[in-house]
Amino acid sequence: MSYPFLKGHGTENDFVVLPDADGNVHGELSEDRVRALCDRRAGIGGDGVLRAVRRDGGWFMDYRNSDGSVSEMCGNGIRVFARYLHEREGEPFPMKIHTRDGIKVLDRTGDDFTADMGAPEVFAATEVTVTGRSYPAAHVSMGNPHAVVFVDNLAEAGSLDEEPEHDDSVYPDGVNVEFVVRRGEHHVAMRVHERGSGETRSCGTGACAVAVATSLVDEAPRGTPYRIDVPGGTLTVVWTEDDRVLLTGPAVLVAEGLTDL
Ligand SMILES: N[C@@H](CCC[C@H](N)C(=O)O)C(=O)O
Repeated sequence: MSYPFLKGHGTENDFVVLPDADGNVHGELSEDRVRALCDRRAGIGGDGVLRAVRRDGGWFMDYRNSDGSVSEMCGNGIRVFARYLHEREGEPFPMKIHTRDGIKVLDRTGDDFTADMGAPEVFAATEVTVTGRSYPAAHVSMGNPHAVVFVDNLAEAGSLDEEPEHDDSVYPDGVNVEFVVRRGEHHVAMRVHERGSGETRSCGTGACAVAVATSLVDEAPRGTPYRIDVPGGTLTVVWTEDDRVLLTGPAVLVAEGLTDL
C-alpha cells in the first residue's frame, strides 16, 4: 500500500509530513515505521515525522522524533506544518494548531513564519556531561525539556555523536542539549543534540530555550529580539512582556510523493 507524504524543513531541521486527516490512514504510527521513514539511506530521511490529523475543527500535529519517540513540541516542525496546512489544506493565517503542548498560533510574513510558543518554564540550574566533561546548564522547558550550556567554542561539544549524560531525576524523559556561544549583542550561535534524533542542523524549541536562558543572563528587557544562528540558518526569538516566546524563521516544502514505507 502506498501513502502520500511531503518533505520539508525549517533551517535544515527536516521532516516527513504525513497527511492523515481522518486519522485512519496511519493508525497508531509505530516506532518502526517512523524509523523507516526517517532513515536517510533506506527511507525518505528526516529528523522527525509530522502527522497531520484533523481535530476539533482544526489540525493536530502528531510529532515523532526520528527514533520513533514522541515529543511534546517541535518549533521548526510546526512552521513546516503550518506551511503545509496553508498550501495543501487551504488553511488561512493566522492559524491555530493543536499539539501535545496545547494550541499554538502560527502567522506568516513573506517567507518567515512565526510560532507563538507560549510561556517558557525556567527551573533551577542543572548539569550535563559531554565526552567526560561536565558543564553547568540552564534548565528551560518549552513544553519539551532543554539544557542550555554556554561554552567558549562550539567545537568543545565534540562530534555530538553520543547522547550527553544528564541527571535522570531532573530529566526523567531525556533532554535536548544546546551548546551556545556569544556572537554579539543579543546574538548567539548554537549546536544541538536532540533527544530522539541526535545532532540536528537546527532546533526551534532549542532556539527558544537558548534565547530565554541568554536574556536572563543578560537581564535584557522583555521584547528584545535575539538572533540565534544554527548550523542550518538563522532564527529570531522574542520573549514578550506578556510571557510568550515568539519563534520566527523560514519553513519550506521541498518534495512530495508516495511511499510504501
Ligand atoms: N527539532 C525540534 C524539536 C523536536 C523534539 C525534540 N527532539 C524532543 O524530543 O523534545 C524543534 O525544532 O523544536
